[in-house]
Amino acid sequence: MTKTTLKKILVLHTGGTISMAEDANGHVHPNAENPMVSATIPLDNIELVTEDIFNLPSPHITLDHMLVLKERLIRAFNEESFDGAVITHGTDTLEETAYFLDLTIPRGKPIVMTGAMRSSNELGTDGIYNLLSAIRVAINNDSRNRGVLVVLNDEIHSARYVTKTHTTNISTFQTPTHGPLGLLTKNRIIYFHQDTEHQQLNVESAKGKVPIIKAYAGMTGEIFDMIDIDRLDGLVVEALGAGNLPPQAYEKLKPLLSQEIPIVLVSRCFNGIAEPVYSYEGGGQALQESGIMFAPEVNSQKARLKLIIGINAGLKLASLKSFMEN
Ligand SMILES: NC(=O)C[C@H](N)C(=O)O
Repeated sequence: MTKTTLKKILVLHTGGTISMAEDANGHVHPNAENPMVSATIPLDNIELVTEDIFNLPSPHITLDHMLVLKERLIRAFNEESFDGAVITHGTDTLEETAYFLDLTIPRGKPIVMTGAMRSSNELGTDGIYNLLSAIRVAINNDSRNRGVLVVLNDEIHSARYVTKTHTTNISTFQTPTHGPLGLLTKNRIIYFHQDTEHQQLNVESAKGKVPIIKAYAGMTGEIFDMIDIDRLDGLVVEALGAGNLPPQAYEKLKPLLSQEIPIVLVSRCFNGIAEPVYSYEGGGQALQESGIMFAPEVNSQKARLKLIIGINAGLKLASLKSFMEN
């Protein structure tokens, strides 16, 4: 008979729809008592330690909350011998917290994030099922060294690529271009892909003014004139296609580049990888040659977090560029 060892898992509740309930008017809001705390999890050989670290809708989550989560997880693994951690979180900004933790905590023990699209007392609520799935993934030995994982609706996604794609559907979390890392079946956890390693930086702060600006047809770039360059720490531009800008918008970025403000480019396309392809005016080749950094496989909200982490780690332009481009 094989002996199964007891796994000690830390469950951190942060709020979101998974912790909310619907009232008689159909309005969904947070509760004083988090219904997930009393949820029955039908799994053997686990010791669950549950903490209500926050009780916030995820649009209220800031980078300071992410830093608190990071510190709590590092302590849990280094000093309290936890074998893994599960975080419940609102879905609106779940991908950002997941990526922040992925970039700041060294890989090793599983960290799994989950949430719900239907609150705790709604018909067809997905909260407890997703929590159970996340715990199953966290206790699975194959989940080690994969970075932060996002588990909802029987799918396992990597923090770097996953994104919320639908306002209400329970299959909202998708990984464009690559597809999920793995799946949960009734009895198994199956991984199909291995996410590639990337550099982690254990920052103590996450400060900085880094807006995101989206490109569009006919963009003249006047928006860049409205930015107070002296207060700006960096900029993320959601460019067109493979990574191109209308010529007038590109012109307006030149003064920022000459002041050594880091500018990071991502594509506004849902699928694919941003790279310098075109040599016409405003094309990706010219943008890269002028010093704009390409963040090839992340969306703008994740590129922004990565840039803030790089800046707070004290990276100067050349090392910031290699951090952002890998
Ligand atoms: N499904 C959800 O959790 C959405 C909610 N607005 C939140 O992110 O807190």
